[in-house]
Amino acid sequence: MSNVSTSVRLAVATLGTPRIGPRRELKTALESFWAGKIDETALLATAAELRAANWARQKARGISVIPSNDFSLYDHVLDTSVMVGAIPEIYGWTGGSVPLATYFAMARGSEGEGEACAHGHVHHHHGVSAQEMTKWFDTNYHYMVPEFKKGQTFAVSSTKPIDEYKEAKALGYQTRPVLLGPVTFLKLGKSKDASLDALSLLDGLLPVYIEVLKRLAAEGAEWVQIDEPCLVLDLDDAARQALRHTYDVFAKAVPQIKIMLATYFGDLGDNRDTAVSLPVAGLHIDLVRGADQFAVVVAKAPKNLTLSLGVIDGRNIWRANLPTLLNKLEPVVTALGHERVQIAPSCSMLHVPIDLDAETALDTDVKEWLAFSLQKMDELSVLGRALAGQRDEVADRIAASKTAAAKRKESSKIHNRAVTERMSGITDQMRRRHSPFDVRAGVQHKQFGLPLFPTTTIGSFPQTADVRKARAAHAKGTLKDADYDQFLKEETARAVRWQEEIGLDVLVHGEFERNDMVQYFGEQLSGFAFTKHGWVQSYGSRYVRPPILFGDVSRPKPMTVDWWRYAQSLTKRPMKAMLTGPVTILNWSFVRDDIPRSEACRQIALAIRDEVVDLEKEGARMIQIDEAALREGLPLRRSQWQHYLDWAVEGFRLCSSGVADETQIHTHMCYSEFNDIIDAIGAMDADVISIETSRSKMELLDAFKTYHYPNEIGPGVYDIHSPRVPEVGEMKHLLVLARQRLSDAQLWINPDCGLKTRKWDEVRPALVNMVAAARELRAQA
Ligand SMILES: Nc1nc2c(c(=O)[nH]1)N[C@@H](CNc1ccc(C(=O)N[C@@H](CCC(=O)N[C@@H](CCC(=O)N[C@@H](CCC(=O)O)C(=O)O)C(=O)O)C(=O)O)cc1)CN2
Ligand code: MET
Ligand SMILES: [Zn+2]
Repeated sequence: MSNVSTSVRLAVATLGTPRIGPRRELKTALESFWAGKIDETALLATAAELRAANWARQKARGISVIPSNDFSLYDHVLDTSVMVGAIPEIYGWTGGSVPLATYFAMARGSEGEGEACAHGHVHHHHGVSAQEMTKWFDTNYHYMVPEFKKGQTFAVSSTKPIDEYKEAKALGYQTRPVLLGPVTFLKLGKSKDASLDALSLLDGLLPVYIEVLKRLAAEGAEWVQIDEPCLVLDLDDAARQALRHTYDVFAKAVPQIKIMLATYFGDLGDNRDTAVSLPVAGLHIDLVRGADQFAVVVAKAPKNLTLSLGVIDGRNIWRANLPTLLNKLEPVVTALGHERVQIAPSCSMLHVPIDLDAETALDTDVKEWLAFSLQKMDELSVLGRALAGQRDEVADRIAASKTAAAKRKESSKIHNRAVTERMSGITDQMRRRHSPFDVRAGVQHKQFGLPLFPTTTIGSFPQTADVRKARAAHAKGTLKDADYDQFLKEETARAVRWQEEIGLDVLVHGEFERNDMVQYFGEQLSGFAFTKHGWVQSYGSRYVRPPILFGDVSRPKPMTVDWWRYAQSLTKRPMKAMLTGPVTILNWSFVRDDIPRSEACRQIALAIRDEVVDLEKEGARMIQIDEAALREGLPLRRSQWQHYLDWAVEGFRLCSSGVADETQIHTHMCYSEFNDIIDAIGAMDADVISIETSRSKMELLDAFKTYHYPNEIGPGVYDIHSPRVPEVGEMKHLLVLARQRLSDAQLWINPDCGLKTRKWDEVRPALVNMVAAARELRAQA
């Protein structure tokens, strides 16, 4: 074999890379642009530099199939809406190429100006609101939801895919442009008109794609990657028919383009026969989440279909075990032939941090077990070379990978006897509050003496530039512990005083000491590692550094008790303690792949339970345990829901049931569509749940009404994602809608979510108005 090694090549692809830049250059440029500090030319120049650097890094690391159009200034779904001209009228676009101002108005809304009226309420001339945002499949990435209307027409309105293809070509790269597939695009969209079936728009949309594909071909593109991740979802026949129709049409209209149809985030399952029979040149399958489909897809694939094998995990940060992969891949590559195989990550690497080498403070053992996007490119390239007959030349890399896997398996850093013992000592009683809700509610109401419609907030107040600067200085060592502590205390005290002044009933401390609701806990729990530069895009210019869960979890000492005690000492009103729940910590971290998620969740639940019990001991009578990601972590396939919900609800109950009836447990969830999981929400048995409902005009409460949900609820009365300040009347109107669905005794009044991403100038008038709305409502009740 060794003498053929120079002639045989195996294609190695990335499917997509992180856009944000190794030092968050894109965030800096975007936020400077929005603040008016740099102009459009400077923003676009930074974007072009980031793309060029991305292409260069891939080439240098041996990637042969390099994507273009995987970059986005904000979001690739928004880019697609703009490409096809699906731009709602409110954005004032009248055709032609879409200006950047319109693009960002769709992404972020455009602000109106506020003024106070005679009653002290703040009124705003309405700007336009942003498009709705929701999570991308089961990731922590969020996209702008396309909006369609009846009679929606489409036209090529942006040449971004063509421009970026040409840009790469000018730099010497023959790229494979990436497009979001038309069927997935339509399925992700929504319409105000509930009777509109998005797929009915397909025939109007396909000509736009055909034009883009033709222009790409004219510029010299040979392959185009079209992403149809909807192929891993539960699809009906109409959707499968739409896929067949789409790719039949493309095959006829642009036979000169080879399409690599990319599926990811799971197994094709019952869509497999559809997928393998589409008239495309290549099919990409996820062999991490859908490892079991390997043999059957290979067996079913027609002879002329190129298979892109997604074997390197694009969603997690573990280093691959290369010899194991090679043993699995070699016979298949031999059987199919080298020309018919490409090696790739399971999905775009958008979901992992960029460069492990930038992490100089990581535990060296743990670091050896990890691979970020650049290290994954190295792995892909080693696999490609080994499979092309050059195994000898990469023997040392393969051996190192095997050694790292073996060391990780045996490491004493992963296993903790005490945790194993506690896990086996969990009893049913530990997952149940002492008394049923009505008994608890009676005790709690007597104790708190709150008015009807109590007002509160979700936890965080603005993370201002000052707060982040102080934290950065503290991390650098230029701000001493005591000074940082003093600074945070002042911020907290000011927030508490202000909440009292404007008349909120239940206060929060503001979460100023936290960098992020998940990372903050990850940093304090054993079993987690955390990064300095491991940023991953969550939406637009907002990024997260997911903690890395590598070992058994325990809580060395209380995490939030000091802050709660301090905040409560400043006021006589109830101060909610604020924690992040086990399911959310799990879903927003990079998690171990050596134990089931359910087990990791239980470990975290025990650690949070300890914190809850400590807070109660200290005197906290209201404890909020956020489970923002519980609904979001729902598996993509309905058949897997119940199993997930069982352990997720168990995790919540386990962490929240160690307290007396007097202690009121709150929880919070955002972006939550509850109809399908209302039983699980009920089973969590939180005394109070706050949810995001403002944009749905309280329709999300229908589920609670139908279910006769007995516990208390704070439906969000204003959208915190927008800078717009809601008026008293708007919130009162939403509350009228809420009262049609819930009893007055159940209702709390709060915003949709935490206020950390807002400015104080937006938060102050909004909460003043919210309290006014509550008072007016009480006067009428
Ligand atoms: N993990 C997670 N997932 C979530 C959410 C969430 O809150 N957390 N919310 C939902 C929406 N997603 C969101 C994701 C991120 C942010 C967010 O605000 N991110 C911040 C970063 C938060 C953070 O980690 N901040 C750090 C680091 C701040 C920083 O950039 N510091 C500068 C220096 C600061 C300065 O000098 O100005 C630096 O390190 O260079 C801190 O406060 O300590 C951002 O991108 O701006 C908001 C919502 C869904 N998923
Ligand atoms: C994404 S949910 C956020 C909950 C958290 N307590 C906050 O107020 O920020
Ligand atoms: Zn929230």
